[in-house]
Amino acid sequence: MINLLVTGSNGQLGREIRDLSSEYDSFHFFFTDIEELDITNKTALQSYIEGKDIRYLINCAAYTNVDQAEENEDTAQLINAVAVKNLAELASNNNIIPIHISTDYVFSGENFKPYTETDSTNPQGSYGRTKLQGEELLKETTPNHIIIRTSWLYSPFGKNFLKTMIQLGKNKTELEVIADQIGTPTYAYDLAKSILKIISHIEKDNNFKDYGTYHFSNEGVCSWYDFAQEIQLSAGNKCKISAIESKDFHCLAKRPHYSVLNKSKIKHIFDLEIPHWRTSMKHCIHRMNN
Ligand SMILES: NC(=O)C1=CN([C@@H]2O[C@H](COP(=O)(O)OP(=O)(O)OC[C@H]3O[C@@H](n4cnc5c(N)ncnc54)[C@H](OP(=O)(O)O)[C@@H]3O)[C@@H](O)[C@H]2O)C=CC1
Ligand SMILES: Cc1cn([C@H]2C[C@H](O)[C@@H](COP(=O)(O)OP(=O)(O)O[C@H]3O[C@@H](C)C(=O)[C@@H](O)[C@H]3O)O2)c(=O)[nH]c1=O
Repeated sequence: MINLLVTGSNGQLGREIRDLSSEYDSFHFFFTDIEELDITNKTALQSYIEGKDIRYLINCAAYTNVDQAEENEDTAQLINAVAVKNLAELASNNNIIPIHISTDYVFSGENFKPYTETDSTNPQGSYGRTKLQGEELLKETTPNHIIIRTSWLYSPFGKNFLKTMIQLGKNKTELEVIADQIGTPTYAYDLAKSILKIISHIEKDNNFKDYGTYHFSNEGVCSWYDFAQEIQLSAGNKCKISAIESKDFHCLAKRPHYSVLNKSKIKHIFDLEIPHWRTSMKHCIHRMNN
């Protein structure tokens, strides 16, 4: 049996891993969220794992409110960076492989082609800055790690753009949505499946050496405006979507204009097949309706 600790498991990604866990007979999961295990508490982390022989730690815990992070950078930094250092030390001292999730918002958005793992980072806001610090602390603390940067995550759980759009679309006749931010939506279910496949791959390969940073999203490219339109269509809402520019939408945090991720590395190393974002979006809405 391989023991896995999942932190932040009441969030979008954690809930999807929970739902898939019964399909993995050889994995034993310890699902935790802040009430059971606060990742900012170093002592609690060490005592939680005592006697559990944890082999992998999937960190789904994060401070994910992008706008609020502008006003609460200290809290965002504590959860997205300082606590990641705690997890990295825990992993390093206990022979645990950490699988940590990061974001497309570590990039400036000035690229004109999909970002690779080696492209320079330059976050535009507090959330991206603290997530980048977390990546750096993990890298310098434990070499045997996997960092997966993903983008525009949604699921039937928690708070996300897809659920916001379905809700607003039911009650409004028109919505204005930004068309000059380009990226790729990621269905948390597809990411969760891939994470579990990556762990299975590492377990099978006695000589696994490909630790490091990877990019994952669904296939395809769109703007928030395109995504919103497809969501309304698939959800059967009649709401009209109008395209606006970022400068005309009031919010606290600056977001990248372009944050498409190049997924060649993760697909090649772990032999992953990734669905197109439209296919996955329909799967998610279907699940929500049933
Ligand atoms: N959401 C997105 O669009 C994207 C997310 N990501 C990254 O993917 C990962 C998963 O995101 P997602 O599932 O959306 O996140 P969510 O915000 O849905 O879930 C995060 C979970 O972590 C919990 N948490 C917060 N602080 C702590 C703590 N100190 N100790 C333990 N748990 C804590 C939260 O609890 P509570 O709700 O009580 O705060 C919540 O249950 C994160 O690393 C995120 O940065 C990357 C790209 C896009
Ligand atoms: C609700 C709404 C949002 N928008 C815009 C604002 C923003 O630029 C974009 C997305 O808004 P949201 O606030 O839902 O998403 P945001 O918080 O920017 O989502 C980000 O979350 C973090 C955690 C990540 O890591 C990123 O990958 C990304 O998914 O849509 C509109 O244009 N019209 C609207 O009615």
